[in-house]
Amino acid sequence: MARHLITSAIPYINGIKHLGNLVGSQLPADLYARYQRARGNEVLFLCATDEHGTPAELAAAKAGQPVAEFCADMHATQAKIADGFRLSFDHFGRSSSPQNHALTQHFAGRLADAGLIEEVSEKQVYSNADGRFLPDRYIEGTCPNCGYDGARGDQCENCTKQLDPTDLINPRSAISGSTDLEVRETKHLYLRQSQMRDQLNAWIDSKSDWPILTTSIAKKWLNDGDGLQDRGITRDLAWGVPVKRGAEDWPGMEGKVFYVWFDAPIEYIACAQEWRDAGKGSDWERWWRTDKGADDVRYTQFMGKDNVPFHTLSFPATILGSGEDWKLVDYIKSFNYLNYDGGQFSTSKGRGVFQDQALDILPADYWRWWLLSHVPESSDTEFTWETFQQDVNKDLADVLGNFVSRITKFCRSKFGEEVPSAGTFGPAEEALIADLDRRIAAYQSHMDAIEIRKAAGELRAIWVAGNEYLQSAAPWSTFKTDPDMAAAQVRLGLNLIRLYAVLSAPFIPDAAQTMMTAMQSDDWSWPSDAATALAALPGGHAFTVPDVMFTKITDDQHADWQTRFSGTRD
Ligand SMILES: Nc1ncnc2c1ncn2[C@@H]1O[C@H](COP(=O)(O)OP(=O)(O)OP(=O)(O)O)[C@@H](O)[C@H]1O
Ligand SMILES: [Zn+2]
Repeated sequence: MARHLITSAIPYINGIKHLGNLVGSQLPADLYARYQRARGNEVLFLCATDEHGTPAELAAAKAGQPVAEFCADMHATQAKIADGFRLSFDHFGRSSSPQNHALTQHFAGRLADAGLIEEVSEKQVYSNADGRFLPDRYIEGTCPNCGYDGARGDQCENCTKQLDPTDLINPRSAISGSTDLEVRETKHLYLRQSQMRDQLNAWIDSKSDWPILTTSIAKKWLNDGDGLQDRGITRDLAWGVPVKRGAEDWPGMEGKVFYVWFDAPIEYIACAQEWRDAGKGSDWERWWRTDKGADDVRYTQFMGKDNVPFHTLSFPATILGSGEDWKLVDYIKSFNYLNYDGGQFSTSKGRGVFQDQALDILPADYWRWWLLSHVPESSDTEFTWETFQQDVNKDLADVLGNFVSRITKFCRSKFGEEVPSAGTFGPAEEALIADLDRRIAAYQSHMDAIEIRKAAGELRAIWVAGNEYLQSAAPWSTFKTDPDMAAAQVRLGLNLIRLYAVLSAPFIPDAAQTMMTAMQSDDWSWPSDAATALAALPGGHAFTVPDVMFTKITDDQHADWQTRFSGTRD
C-alpha cells in the first residue's frame, strides 16, 4: 500500500472564495485524494486557511470586526463550503493555530542557527496620511517587471514576480489611496535564500517529471536577474506569528511578526499536528519526518501558478535550510487561471461566481464535473454560462443520468426490481468489456499522472460506451424476440451502474453514492478487470430505480444566472 501526503494551497482568509480558487487547488487535490483512497492507498489530505498578513487586516476592518474574530468566522464559513463541495480533507486547519506559531518560530530559530538569517536595516514605505508603515498589500503601484498597474507590494499578480514594496513605481496606499509616502528605516529579518541557490537549482533539476508550468516558473525566478534574492520575512504588523528565535525572544524584533508567506507553507506541517491534536490520527511525524517513517511517503502539492515561486523556492529553502529531516515535496501540480466571462475572477473586487452562490443554485457535482473537466491545465480557460449549461446537460444528464434511468426503469417494467439471471453474454457484450478494460487502464494512468482533463475525457468516454452499447443492444427490442438475451443485456447494464459509481466517485461523489445506493451495494472496490467488476451484482440481487440524477439546466436559468452574476459582489 502506497502512502500519499496531499496538500492543497491554503485559501486566503480575506473572504468567501470563487470558483477559480476551487479549481486551481482544492478541487483537483480532492480528486487525487479520493482516487488514491479508492485505489486502496493510505492518504493524508490536508488543507487550512491562510490567515495572516495585510489583506486579512484590511478585510476585517472592512467587516468592522477584530481580525482574530473575523478569521475565526471566515474559517468556519470556508469549512462549511468545503463540506458542501465534498472536499474530503482529513483536516482543515488554520495557519493561526498555536501549532503553527510554535513551528514557524522553530524554523526561524533553526535557520538563524544555520547562518541563513540576516538582520537588515531596511527602507520601508511609510504613509503620512495613514500614520503607519505600508507592508505588502497595503501598498499598490505599477510592476517594475511587466508594467501592470495593480501590482501589490509583495507580488505582481500579472507576471507572478515577487516584489518588495519599495520596488513599485508610482506607489499608493491601499488603505487611503494616498501618494504622500516616504521611505523610513526599520530593522527586519531576511532569509538568505541566495545562499541556497545551487542546492535549489539541483533539486529542481532532479524533478524531470514536473509539469512544465511548475518548472518554468521556478526556473524563471531562480535565474531572475542576479538569481534568487534574499527576502524579508518579518513585518510591522500586529496580527501574525510573533518573531521569536525558537522559544526565545529575538532582541530588536519586538512587536514584529513573520511575513505571511513564511508561515503559510509551514502550516502544511503544523496542520498534521492539528490533525493529531484533534484526535484524528496518532502519529503525524510518519507523514512529515523522513527520519521518523516518512521516507516512503509520496508528497504532492496542488496550487495555482501564482503560488509556484513560494513552493519551489521559498518553502524548500526553509525546509532545506533547517538542516532537519523534513519531507520535501515530490510533485507540484500547478494550474493556470480560470477566468470568468471575459475577465478575471477576483475576491477583492467581488467579480465572478463565489463558492457559496454556486452551491445555492446547483448541487456540488455539477460544479465538480464542469470545473474538473475544464481545469486550466495547459492554458487559462474561461467559465461561461453557455458552455457550463451545454456540457453539464450533455455529459451528466444526457449521457450518465439517462443511462442509469433507462436501464433501471426498463428492468423494473420487464423483470422487476432485481438483476435478471437469464441469458449469457454474446460478442457485443464481450466487445464492450474489452473496450472498458482498455479505457479503465487509460483512465487509471491519467489519474496516476494527474492529467485531469485526459482523465475526465476518458471517464466521459466510459459513460458514452455504456450508452452506445445500450442504444445498439436495445433490450426493449430484443425482449420481444429473445427475452433471455434482453435479461443478459440488462444485467450488464445494471452492473455498469455500480462500476460507474466506483469510477466516477472521485469526480462526482454524491451522484456515485446515489448510483451505489440504487444498486443496493457497498462494494466500492476498484475494478481489477471489467469482466469481474461486471459480475459483482449477480442475478436475483435487488435494486431500486433512483430519482432523476441530474436535472437539466434550462435556458431561463442560464439567462437568470448570466444576469445575476454579471456585476460585482460587495
Ligand atoms: N482564477 C484562478 N484560477 C485558478 N486558480 C486560482 C485563481 N485565482 C486563484 N487561484 C489559486 O487558488 C488558490 C487559493 O488562492 P488564494 O486564496 O490565495 O487567493 P488569491 O490567489 O489571492 O486569489 P483572489 O485574490 O482572487 O482571491 C491558490 O493556489 C491560487 O493560485
Ligand atoms: Zn508584473
